[in-house]
Amino acid sequence: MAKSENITWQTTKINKQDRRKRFGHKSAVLWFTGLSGSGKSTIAVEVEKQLFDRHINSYVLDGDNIRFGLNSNLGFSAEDRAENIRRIGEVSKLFADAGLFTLTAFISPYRADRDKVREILGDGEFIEVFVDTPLEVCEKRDVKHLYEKARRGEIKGFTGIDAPYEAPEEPELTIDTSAQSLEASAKQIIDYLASHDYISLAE
Ligand SMILES: Nc1ncnc2c1ncn2[C@@H]1O[C@H](COP(=O)(O)OS(=O)(=O)O)[C@@H](OP(=O)(O)O)[C@H]1O
Ligand SMILES: Nc1ncnc2c1ncn2[C@@H]1O[C@H](COP(=O)(O)OP(=O)(O)O)[C@@H](O)[C@H]1O
Repeated sequence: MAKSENITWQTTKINKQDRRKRFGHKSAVLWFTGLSGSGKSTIAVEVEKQLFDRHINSYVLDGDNIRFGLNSNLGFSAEDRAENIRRIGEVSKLFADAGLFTLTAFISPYRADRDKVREILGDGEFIEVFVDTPLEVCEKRDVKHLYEKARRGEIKGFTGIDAPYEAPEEPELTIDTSAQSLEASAKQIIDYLASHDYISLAE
């Protein structure tokens, strides 16, 4: 609900369809969700590079990075995570309007928060990618030594340890990085975009 009163939506001369026509591809958000260390960022960064190389406009929004700036006032309570995801949903909607593919890499552990983003983006513009790497594997990787700290009780409310992760029920794509290579995951996503007419792979 908007807090401000007396505001009016300003229309522009160029719309999303105009931009898509100019760029030669559709726009949408690839919403990666999964545990810390599951592979969200690694895959998002690889797919962004492959799209860029094909002259497809795209941009990665990464949980850690966004928490340095736009969302630096948010922590990891359920309420703060909800606000984190809400803001990223709104930013992704703007980017979709701008004609880009946004690749978001946020744990986004609550189903209701993700479903709200699906709702605000609308039909076909929210592609949920469940990075379903088992907790044991993520914990073994422990890239940032955060699981170690969480197990020692030095971090409270760590997803998968003492805070919940609610798996998607009907994600558009599921990836298990303990069972498939980075190349296979990137190909799976690019093939999905091509087969659903978001992009064309023809040179
Ligand atoms: N308590 C707790 N729980 C989970 N994660 C934590 C926590 N504290 C810090 N971190 C680090 O923050 C990254 C997750 O931030 P997100 O913005 O993606 O989280 S969320 O979507 O709001 O749940 C996450 O990064 P990724 O490993 O990239 O997922 C962690 O590095
Ligand atoms: N098949 C794979 N796909 C993606 N990442 C992998 C794979 N195998 C190992 N990894 C490693 O797992 C880690 C995943 O970390 P990261 O991408 O930061 O996860 P997240 O963003 O979900 O926290 C990286 O160190 C990456 O090199």
